[in-house]
Amino acid sequence: MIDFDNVGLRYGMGPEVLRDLTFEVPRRSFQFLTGPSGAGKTTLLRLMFMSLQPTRGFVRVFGQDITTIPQQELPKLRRRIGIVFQDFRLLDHLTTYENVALPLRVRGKEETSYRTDVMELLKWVGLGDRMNVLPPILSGGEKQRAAIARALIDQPEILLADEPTGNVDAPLARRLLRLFLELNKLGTAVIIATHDLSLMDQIDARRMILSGGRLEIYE
Ligand SMILES: Nc1ncnc2c1ncn2[C@@H]1O[C@H](COP(=O)(O)OP(=O)(O)OP(=O)(O)O)[C@@H](O)[C@H]1O
Repeated sequence: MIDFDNVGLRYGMGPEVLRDLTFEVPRRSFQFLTGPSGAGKTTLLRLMFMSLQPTRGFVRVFGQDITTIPQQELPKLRRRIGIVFQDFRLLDHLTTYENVALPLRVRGKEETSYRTDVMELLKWVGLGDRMNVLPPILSGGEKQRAAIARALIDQPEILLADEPTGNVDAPLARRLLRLFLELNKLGTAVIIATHDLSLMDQIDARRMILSGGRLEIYE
């Protein structure tokens, strides 16, 4: 699903942030990506989302070398990936409901076919009474949950989530973890970048640990 082959990444003339990364994210797998602040977790997710190119080595997503994918084909491939950014990236002029429904609208689906699903997912993440407000008046934790709902609503083949429980309390974090596990059961490969040890300790999942630019994987 995602393959890294001897990948190195540096920003500009800076030092190598990622070094000699060789690993695979198997189809339908579930893994945590962790490591100290500044270790390169966000950088690694950006490579997987094809918004950064490796400085050396090969990254293949859906079997395609990302350096050779024509620019105009990227949006179509990215639509197969759900992503939760650390800064959420909600559209401020759309309501919470409209933000979450956006991936379905972009796909050309009729609102009648998804309205109930969007509302149910919003209720599940505790935003049932925030559906019709604009993101600027949501709290950090509410924005985060809206961003998660948007990433999940279309059942992507891959979910990339950058600190998805960073702004919520422990019970809500557990609830969100359950949602990621449900999505994984439906067939999505899930990669969650997190510092949260108590979150990781709740399930026996693969751990990818970045440190000093290198990656170790514990199955
Ligand atoms: N656009 C950029 N230009 C230059 N350096 C960058 C850029 N983005 C990240 N870096 C550097 O790359 C390194 C890895 O950053 P990254 O954000 O990937 O780490 P992280 O593990 O996600 O950190 P955190 O846990 O704090 O979010 C850091 O040293 C950071 O300063």
